[in-house]
Amino acid sequence: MRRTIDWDEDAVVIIDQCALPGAFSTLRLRTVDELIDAIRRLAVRGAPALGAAGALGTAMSALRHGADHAAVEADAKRLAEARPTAVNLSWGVRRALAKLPEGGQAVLVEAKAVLDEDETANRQASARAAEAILDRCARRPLRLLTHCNAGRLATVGWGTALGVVWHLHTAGHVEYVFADETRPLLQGARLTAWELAQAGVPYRVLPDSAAATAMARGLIDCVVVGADRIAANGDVANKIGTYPLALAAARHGLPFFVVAPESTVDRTLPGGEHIVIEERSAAEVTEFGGRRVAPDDAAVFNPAFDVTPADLITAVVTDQGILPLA
Ligand SMILES: CSC[C@H]1O[C@H](OP(=O)(O)O)[C@H](O)[C@@H]1O
Repeated sequence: MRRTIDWDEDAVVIIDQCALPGAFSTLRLRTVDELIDAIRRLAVRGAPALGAAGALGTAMSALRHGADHAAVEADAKRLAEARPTAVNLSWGVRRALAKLPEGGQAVLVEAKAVLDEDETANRQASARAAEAILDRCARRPLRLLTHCNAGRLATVGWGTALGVVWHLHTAGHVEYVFADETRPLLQGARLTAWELAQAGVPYRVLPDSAAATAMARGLIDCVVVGADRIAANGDVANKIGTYPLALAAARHGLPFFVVAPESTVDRTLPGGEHIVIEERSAAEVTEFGGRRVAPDDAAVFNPAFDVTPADLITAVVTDQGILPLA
């Protein structure tokens, strides 16, 4: 299966996630500016995929600028700052940049290693989480709810929360997946639904605001989501709407699992209150399908992520293990 993001000759090649689900197409990005634009438009998105983008973009700059390390470092800074919340982006940049003294090819080799490691880490994390969910939930088959897109499209390959679904579905343990549409950019309706359909997993798309009612009606056994930055105490930044899901899951006594590669854990931050939350444009809220749906002068609150406190999370599962929560 094609990687979500990869290196080809002299360019970064991505699946164009803005075109899905209507069209499956790729974009060939030859400059750091083109890559930063694709990151900001969410043509490439998802914490692990952004880690790969940061590493590959740094390699692209190092190969172009050679001994002009100041130019490479300037590009690396712009890449790391393209989106602030997912720690993986700056992590990928730093990891590739560390090889700059050894030359551009060494930077590229390190960036490619980031890609190779990501799918392995996601398979390990999601397999561990699938076992933990089977241990925690007695009902078979399982009825899962997820938010946003934490599938292969959010990673180099396989996925995190949807990686759990692939493991459980293959073993015959999935009755269906409820996929939050995930306003305002609809990663759930557009991308998670597309991945589930491709995999032949029974699913239903729902408005984010219907998730608590699905739980109240006894339609859900477990919530499983991805993450963009995990603080040292287990607080988790993830797509806006995750925190209310955790509140509803707690109210209904449902397990709430977070799955991520270790590269998403940021131990420099003691708690979630220190995580920078990306604020995105008003147009994402006041427009829908290219049409205005709010008054011209409507003020908007559009944080792209929220923080779920560790005490609302059953387990944060990575490829390295299950994080001890506060
Ligand atoms: C497997 S990380 C996926 C994570 O990233 C998404 O954010 P965005 O679509 O803005 O890049 C969302 O928070 C997902 O849970």
